[in-house]
Amino acid sequence: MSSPAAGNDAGLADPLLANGDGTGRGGAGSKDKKKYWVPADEEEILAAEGRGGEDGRPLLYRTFKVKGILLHPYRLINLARLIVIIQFLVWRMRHRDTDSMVLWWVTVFGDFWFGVSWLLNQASKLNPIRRVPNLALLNQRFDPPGDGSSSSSSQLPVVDVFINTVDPVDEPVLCTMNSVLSILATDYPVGRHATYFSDDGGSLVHYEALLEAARFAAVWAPFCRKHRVEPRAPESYFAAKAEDAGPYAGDAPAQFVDDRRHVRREYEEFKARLAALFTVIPQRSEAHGPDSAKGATPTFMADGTHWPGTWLEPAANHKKGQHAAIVEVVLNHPGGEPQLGAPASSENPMDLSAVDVRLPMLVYIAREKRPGYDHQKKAGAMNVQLRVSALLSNAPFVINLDGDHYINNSAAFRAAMCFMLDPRHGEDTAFVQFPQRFDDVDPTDRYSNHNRVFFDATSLGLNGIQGPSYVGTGCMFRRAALYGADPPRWLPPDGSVSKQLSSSDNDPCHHFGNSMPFINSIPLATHHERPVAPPASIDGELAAVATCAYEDGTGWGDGVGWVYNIATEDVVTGFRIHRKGWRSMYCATEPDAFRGTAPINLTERLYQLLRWSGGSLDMFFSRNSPLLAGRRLHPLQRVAYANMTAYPISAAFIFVYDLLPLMWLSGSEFYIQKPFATYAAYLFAGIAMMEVSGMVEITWAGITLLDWCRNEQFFMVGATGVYPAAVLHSLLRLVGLKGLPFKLTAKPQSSGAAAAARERFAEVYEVQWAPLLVPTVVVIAVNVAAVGAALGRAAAGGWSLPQLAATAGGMLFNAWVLLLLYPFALGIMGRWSKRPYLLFVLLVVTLAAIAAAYVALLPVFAPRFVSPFWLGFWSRLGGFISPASWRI
Ligand SMILES: O=c1ccn([C@@H]2O[C@H](COP(=O)(O)OP(=O)(O)O[C@H]3O[C@H](CO)[C@@H](O)[C@H](O)[C@H]3O)[C@@H](O)[C@H]2O)c(=O)[nH]1
Ligand SMILES: [Mn+2]
Repeated sequence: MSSPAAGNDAGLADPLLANGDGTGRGGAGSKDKKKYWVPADEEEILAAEGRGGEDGRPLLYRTFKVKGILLHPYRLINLARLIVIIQFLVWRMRHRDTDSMVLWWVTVFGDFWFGVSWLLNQASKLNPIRRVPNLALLNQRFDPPGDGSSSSSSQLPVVDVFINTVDPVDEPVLCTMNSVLSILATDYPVGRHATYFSDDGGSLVHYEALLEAARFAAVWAPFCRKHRVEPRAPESYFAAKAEDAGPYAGDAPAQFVDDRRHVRREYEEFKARLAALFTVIPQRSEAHGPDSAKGATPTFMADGTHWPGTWLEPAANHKKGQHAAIVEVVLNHPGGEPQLGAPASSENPMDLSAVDVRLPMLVYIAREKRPGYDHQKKAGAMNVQLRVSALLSNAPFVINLDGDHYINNSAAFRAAMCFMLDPRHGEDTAFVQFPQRFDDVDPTDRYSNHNRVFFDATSLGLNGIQGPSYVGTGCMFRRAALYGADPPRWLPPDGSVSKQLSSSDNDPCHHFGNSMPFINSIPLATHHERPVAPPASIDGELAAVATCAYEDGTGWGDGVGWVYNIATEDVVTGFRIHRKGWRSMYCATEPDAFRGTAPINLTERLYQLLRWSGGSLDMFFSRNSPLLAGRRLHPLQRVAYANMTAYPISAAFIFVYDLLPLMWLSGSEFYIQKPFATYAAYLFAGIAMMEVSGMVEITWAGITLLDWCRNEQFFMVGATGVYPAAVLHSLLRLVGLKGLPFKLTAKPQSSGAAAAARERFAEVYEVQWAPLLVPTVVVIAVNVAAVGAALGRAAAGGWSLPQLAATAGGMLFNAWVLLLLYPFALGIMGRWSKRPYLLFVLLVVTLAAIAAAYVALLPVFAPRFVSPFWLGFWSRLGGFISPASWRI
């Protein structure tokens, strides 16, 4: 039965619709979340049925939209808000009555910008679409069950997996190897995927760790296949609580407990060997002694030869930033035929006689590093992976993972394939993006690491337009799209992607560099059917395409591959692909397809945010600006990219607003806008409508109120420090100064059992002072001081009743700002934040002190009670507003 409808129920198998509950396992809430979504593709299915029968290509995913009962009110409330905003701005323009014309203009401009940025943000969310891959149908069509473990009958396309790392200590090698193991054991035909491990540190530790991982994988992968365990990253698998594990899914329940015990022991030994690398390698090298010619102790490989990468003791050509290219095949291509393992024996207690024990191909790459070259960080590394893999396996699809992300759901590759092979938009789909999910985030997600609003609402909105943006990890690409091809739907009727790639230019070297084997591989990259068959004798070529000079004067980093010269290579690379008219698809699975680590320390998180916001702004002000894209970019997609790249600009205004809580202190004496009651009513209505819309949004997105609040809070935290810094940086860059560095995000230094032994989430409580924290501290101080001073003045009897009422209303704004900055305040309290009530005690004491000081100083600064202390102080200090306007 390959009729599309036949698989509707089977394929919709619960797993892939829900969002997850943050644990990565199907939570009780999953069912609930689904109830707001209804099928949106009945017509397509009927049409396909009409065409199809046995020969029709099956529809490999189903499409859902939000139920009318939520969608219509959602759109309506946003439309209403738009009308209110326009009315508000018109009203303000018509009522230019204020106590300060300068402030009036600043706030009119600010309100206008907030309106625009809200619109940019909202417009792309009005048609959320969820797509649910139909794995059953995919398997039926492309990977029918053979004789048990056989994968030779599979017609699933080949996939090249890229994984990146830099340093075995900063990015703990155990974590990276867990990612590698999760790939080696994933549920995809063994002969049909190959992994390319990029080591930007050129470190022997990584290479030998891979050898160890390959050795352990010989036990781990067959164990996973035999018992169908999940997840296939051993650290997470063994750390999972029994109640989180699903029912037993394998074929040999009787052997499971013994096998698991055996593999666990093997894993412990593997971990010990991994840890020992940090002592074995130095000891081995010491034993060989120094090299008289180089004056340093070389780092020796196990076979007694010099390691060509970086040495423990840096020497010329063997140090960070300066070493040769290394490409080593750690596990060779396994061939097409399954190979069953041995039955249980005294040496090998695990019976593998019915399990395919082959391992997929695994390749180690350390690209060449030379002083004087800009190596372009992660983007540069991935472009090298793209070329090396083209020579070895040249898969039509590529999936990329950060070293700290592992496959959490073995069906991930197949899920992505459902979108790539679907007859509807498959051919025009350039990439399938999975949400980023994280382990080890503190339970209340203080710094909004989970980014649920982005991943569960915004991304679904984009999914209803041209597709989600690329977020750097957990994304499957069509190789041809990375090479700069146009999507079939924009090709002339007689054109094909493959033809275009082979004939686009008379001089392919100009685009792709001058490796002929590589250039010859390009048109083949569109063939889905071709199995992996590594060509003979290309060793020299492998290293050649991994050199620095290879890209000189070519299109790499511009029209070809991942995009260069920007801190956020991800958004811009996805944008360049969308700009050509390709689509992308969003795929949220249950359990989560991939999981990774996130920075839970405030300062680290802010630096990450700085990289993202600074990179985004750089993109906005570059020739990759969404405003400059051609007509192939969907209009709403353009709006979405404008929002994604220009959002930090809002911060400039937010900063001003946050620093001017002072106006509330003057009671009836000072109004930015008169009549004040109408002004306040508009503001109130605007905020209220946004919150109502937000509540509808979290309902269809299936996220919690806390997720929503964290998102709002972290926007404010960013807006008071990071975003202004990003704006400043972008302005400097515009006048020719250097771009933002890619500062590696800190990784948790131990995981699993070791972490449990230490304090969990210890990094949350670490305070690392950095200039980036200062502006937000100032904003908090100003707001607290303003409230304190107002209280003092009220206590001293300086206000009439209506004035008091106005001030109290105004102080809601201060309270709002402080509430939004609450996670930040906790962050700078460090360990004290374990007792958040201390913060409130501190707040009350500070307010009382300021109030008292205000009362005491009042006669000095404002003898006639006409001007509040802070106002006078600021207007004198700042001097940017004419003192006369303050009516002193
Ligand atoms: O010179 C470099 C620098 C980084 N990386 C790798 O890049 C990845 C991401 O770096 P990380 O420090 O973990 O940054 P994050 O802030 O966690 O990364 C997020 O933001 C990046 C864009 O700023 C995206 O590329 C990532 O996919 C996304 O997870 C890691 O695997 C690194 O090993 C390299 O390979 N070479
Ligand atoms: Mn990371």
